Amino acid sequence: MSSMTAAPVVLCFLLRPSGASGLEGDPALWDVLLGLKKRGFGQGKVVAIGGHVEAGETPEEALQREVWEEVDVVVPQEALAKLGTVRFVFPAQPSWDMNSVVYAADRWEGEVSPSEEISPEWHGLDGLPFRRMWPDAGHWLEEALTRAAQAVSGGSPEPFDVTVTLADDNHAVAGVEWTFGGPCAEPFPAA
Ligand SMILES: Nc1[nH]c(=O)nc2c1ncn2[C@H]1C[C@H](O)[C@@H](COP(=O)(O)OP(=O)(O)OP(=O)(O)O)O1
Repeated sequence: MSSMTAAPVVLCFLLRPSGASGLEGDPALWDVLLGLKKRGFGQGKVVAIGGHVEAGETPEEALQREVWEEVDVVVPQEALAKLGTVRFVFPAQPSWDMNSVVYAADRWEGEVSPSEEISPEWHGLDGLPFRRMWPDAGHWLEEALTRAAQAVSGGSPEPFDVTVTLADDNHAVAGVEWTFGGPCAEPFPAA
């Protein structure tokens, strides 16, 4: 179950060609930008780029601000492909619940560089750093990135909605539930 009070969040997967050869749409053709979180929530873990949607922002505006604050590049709105939603549910700490809208893009302006919050890292989609991530990433990230690779290759992957329920230690995974092909609705009210 996702909570009505979950904080709205956006996640952005920036993809660049990996230099590998293969068929179009093959995830091995892409690297994704992740980041080592240097402070705050999730400190010390490798995470997706993104963060909270602030009052009065659209998800796309929040994404542009967060990507700029965290890794110093500007993603044009027209480059964004909306992929689906990830709901993080912390039954032992409901104030941490977050509903994320997930986007991908393969174009941006500027050079990726570190900030006080994030040390950026590129990883091949066939070599993701799961041991350094939230344990739940092993349950949803690969699927989401396969769809990200399809979207930036000109495909139209079915939207996904995954609910990740954390265990009572707020770290291990208690459950993961997927649905596909829904309307990719905003998981939170419009600004
Ligand atoms: N279980 C989980 N697994 C995961 O992979 N990412 C998670 C997660 N639970 C939360 N996140 C991500 C979603 C979101 O991008 C991020 C929230 O981090 P922050 O609170 O640092 O957000 P902000 O970047 O908005 O921070 P501030 O700018 O300090 O408000 O953590």
